[in-house]
Amino acid sequence: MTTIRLQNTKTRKREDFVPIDPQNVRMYLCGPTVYDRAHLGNSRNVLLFDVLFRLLRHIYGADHVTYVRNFTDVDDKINARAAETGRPISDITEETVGWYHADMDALGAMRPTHEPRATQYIPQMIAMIEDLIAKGHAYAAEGHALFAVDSYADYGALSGRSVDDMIAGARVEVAPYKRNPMDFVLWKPSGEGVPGWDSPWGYGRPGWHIECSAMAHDLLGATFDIHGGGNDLQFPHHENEIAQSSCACPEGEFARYWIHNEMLQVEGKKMSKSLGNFFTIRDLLDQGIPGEVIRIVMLGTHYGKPMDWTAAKAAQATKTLKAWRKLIKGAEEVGPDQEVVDLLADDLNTAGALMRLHAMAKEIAANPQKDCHIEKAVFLSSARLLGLLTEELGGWDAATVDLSAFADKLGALRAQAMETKDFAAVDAMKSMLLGAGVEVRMSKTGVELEAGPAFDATKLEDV
Ligand SMILES: Nc1ncnc2c1ncn2[C@@H]1O[C@H](COP(=O)(O)OP(=O)(O)OP(=O)(O)O)[C@@H](O)[C@H]1O
Ligand SMILES: [Zn+2]
Repeated sequence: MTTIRLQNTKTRKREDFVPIDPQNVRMYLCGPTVYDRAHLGNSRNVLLFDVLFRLLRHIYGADHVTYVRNFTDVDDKINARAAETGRPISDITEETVGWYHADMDALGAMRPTHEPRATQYIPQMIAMIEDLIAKGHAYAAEGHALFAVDSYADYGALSGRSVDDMIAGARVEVAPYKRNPMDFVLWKPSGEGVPGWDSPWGYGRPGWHIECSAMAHDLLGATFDIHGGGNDLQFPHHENEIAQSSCACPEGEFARYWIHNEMLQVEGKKMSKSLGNFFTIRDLLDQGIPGEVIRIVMLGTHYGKPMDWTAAKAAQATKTLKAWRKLIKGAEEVGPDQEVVDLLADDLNTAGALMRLHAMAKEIAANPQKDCHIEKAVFLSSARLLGLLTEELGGWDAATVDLSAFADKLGALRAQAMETKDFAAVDAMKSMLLGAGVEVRMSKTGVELEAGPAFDATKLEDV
């Protein structure tokens, strides 16, 4: 059996992955706060965990992996969006969950086993907070419940920082009801117009961190295998999750392996909603870029390295996938190439696995006279382990956009120009099409248009 090795943030070492229970490998990924469209950066760990999910299912069996990714549907950012727009909170969260599913489906990400919503786990959160208070790790003050950071000696171990360093680096909210400025909110009071639930500390709502601890505990138990998120969540979110869960369940270990992805950047800075330097997955899809192209670009850089999105990468990926899809016509799955499996098992080396796929494709293409039946089947199975060349993502290479109206129009303009000998309108339309990355072929028999690798539907002008 293949052994997976993972770079574990907790130990700062690359370790052999040994599941607690090979019959039920369990992992948790911090999901989105649902008030807006997901930006491209948000897809990075979704795609990484999707590949990990597929790899674990391949190694341990499809029914032996439990993957949980939550929706944070109670949060001050959601309340603010509702106040701005005058819309009910539930409309906003429902709509955003629908968008999220549509966008991640378009990238070929499998749905996790469970997608818990925070608002459905309020009783479990209240129970965990009560337990933390009973054990002396938390306290109630002025309608709040707070975690007492100095009650947990290992606080900061994940990021390897001292509490003093963390105070210096973080925007710690000083509040009169806190015993220590580092103490963080488990529960806070809700005023009018803000969602709330009755609790032993009054009418209120949970803090963000307790949500993940309560949902992970309920669905995965006191000890589970893998926990992930972006490295921007290491502190404070993951430190706080660890503190809460370890103190509430000292018999458990919470998560054994922690995986943190680096950021998708824009001009050297993290792409983020707060910085406003983002574009959404939907923006790219609406430009006519297929989800499969986005997926292969995102998997083209190891998750531990920062990366950029560029149009050149997308154009190259389009060419590659078109060629690969042609190559596998009629092929059926047999099982993946062991080298691809080994590369993915080596700390999810998706970039290396793609290189191997390129080499395999090259070899098949170099032997056009040979049938390559088995080679094609192995190639297809290997690509599918990365969620590529799947049926769900198929079909885009044939006709991403319907260019027939443009072809008809150009044909008509040309016929007219043949009579008038004025080709200005034909030239203008041709240069508009070329500018949008359309390949134009005009022959005696007609006009043929095809979206080229640099195709950009937004540059097409109406005719
Ligand atoms: N630029 C990015 N690259 C990779 N992952 C990211 C990026 N931005 C956010 N993430 C990850 O996406 C998930 C959801 O993050 P979140 O909703 O906080 O997005 P955000 O853009 O950082 O929002 P905000 O700026 O409002 O905090 C988290 O796992 C986070 O680590
Ligand atoms: Zn979380």
